[in-house]
Amino acid sequence: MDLTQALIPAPGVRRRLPEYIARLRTMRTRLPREAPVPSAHNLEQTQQRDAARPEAALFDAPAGAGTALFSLRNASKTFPGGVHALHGVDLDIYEGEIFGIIGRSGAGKSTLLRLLNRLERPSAGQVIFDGRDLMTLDNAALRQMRRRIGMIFQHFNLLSSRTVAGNIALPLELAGTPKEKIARRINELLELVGLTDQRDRYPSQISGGQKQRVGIARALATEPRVLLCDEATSALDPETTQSILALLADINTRLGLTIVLITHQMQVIKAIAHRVAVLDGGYLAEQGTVTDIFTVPKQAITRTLLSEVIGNEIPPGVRERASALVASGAGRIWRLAFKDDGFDRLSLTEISNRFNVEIKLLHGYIDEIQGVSFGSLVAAASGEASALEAAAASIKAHDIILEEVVL
Ligand SMILES: Nc1ncnc2c1ncn2[C@@H]1O[C@H](COP(=O)(O)OP(=O)(O)OP(=O)(O)O)[C@@H](O)[C@H]1O
Repeated sequence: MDLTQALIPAPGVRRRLPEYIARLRTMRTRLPREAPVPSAHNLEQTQQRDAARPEAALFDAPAGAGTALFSLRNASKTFPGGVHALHGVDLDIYEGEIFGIIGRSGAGKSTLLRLLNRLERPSAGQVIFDGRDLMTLDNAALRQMRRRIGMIFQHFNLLSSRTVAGNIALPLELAGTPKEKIARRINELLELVGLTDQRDRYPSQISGGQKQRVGIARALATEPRVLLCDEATSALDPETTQSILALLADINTRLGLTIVLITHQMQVIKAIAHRVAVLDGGYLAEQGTVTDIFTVPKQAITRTLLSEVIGNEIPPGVRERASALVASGAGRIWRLAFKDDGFDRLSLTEISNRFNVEIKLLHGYIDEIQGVSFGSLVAAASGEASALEAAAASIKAHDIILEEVVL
């Protein structure tokens, strides 16, 4: 693998690399440094201001914002003994999307997932599935509802005494499905998950990845409307993780199946989720489309989780240089966040020349999620205060989020 491939794995970004490099080379422009010290306003103020201006909203509405399959309304869970696992969570999961729930250990992910299939009851608030409050269902309705919700687990939970085909057959047998239909369905499912040649093996005779494929086939046997994935790839090596995620993405596309996955790995979210909710200490820290959350994370917990997959944090050395620059009165520090072709349409050289400001790049990354480019650049900008304001406004007009960074 060459260095470019190692550093910039996304093919779309690699393709456009020469163009980006040419662009970066032309960004540094030299102009007089007579800028007065700017009044730094912090990130929160910027966010509040942008939130108050709907025209500033850069990114898309939730994918598939149509029918909500699940809705949590002010849902809380307190366990006996007083552990508050979830606090007033509000979220909607739409039909046909892959919805990720991420958080550190103890954040409340499993509890939230268990509320969705009513393995746990909320202490307060509502959990609504397909328009019905789960707390109002009697046992028969609950059984029927659970048949429409498939689930896969970190440790697969297969029956060791049954073959691959026998494990897949189990939910169908429990549902009283006729034998011929079970046989037909097993064949379809084995083909779907790529295990046709493993049908008579026992769980002890197959790999972890193959076990999870059996788990997926079993979960899909009763043709559910949604698949809940409980840390489904956490016990797998990176390569097998990729193949299971690819299978889940394929199932989502081909069958239109809604998928809800909980994970502590941002790579999993990056690989397949359309939208994501970030949990922190039982609170919903933030939620949004994956590209929005990756491009403009609003909460510290999200930035920490993201640092696992992208160089979002400004390195200490860069931070020091930027602080010195601001302290000397030489400029402001901007973070430019963009997605799609937002950056392609911007020429910082042109902005620098037009407004008589100097813009120096300090730090940044450009990456790609599911075919959508996104990135963030930190730059030092200097010039007259009014010129900087005008330059910032012009950059924002290119569908780029510009925030002043307070160091
Ligand atoms: N049955 C229970 N009784 C009491 N406390 C519980 C119970 N289940 C979970 N908790 C507590 O609720 C909080 C959230 O737990 P939960 O398992 O939902 O977190 P999580 O984000 O899934 O963590 P992990 O990634 O480690 O599985 C934790 O403090 C946990 O100890």
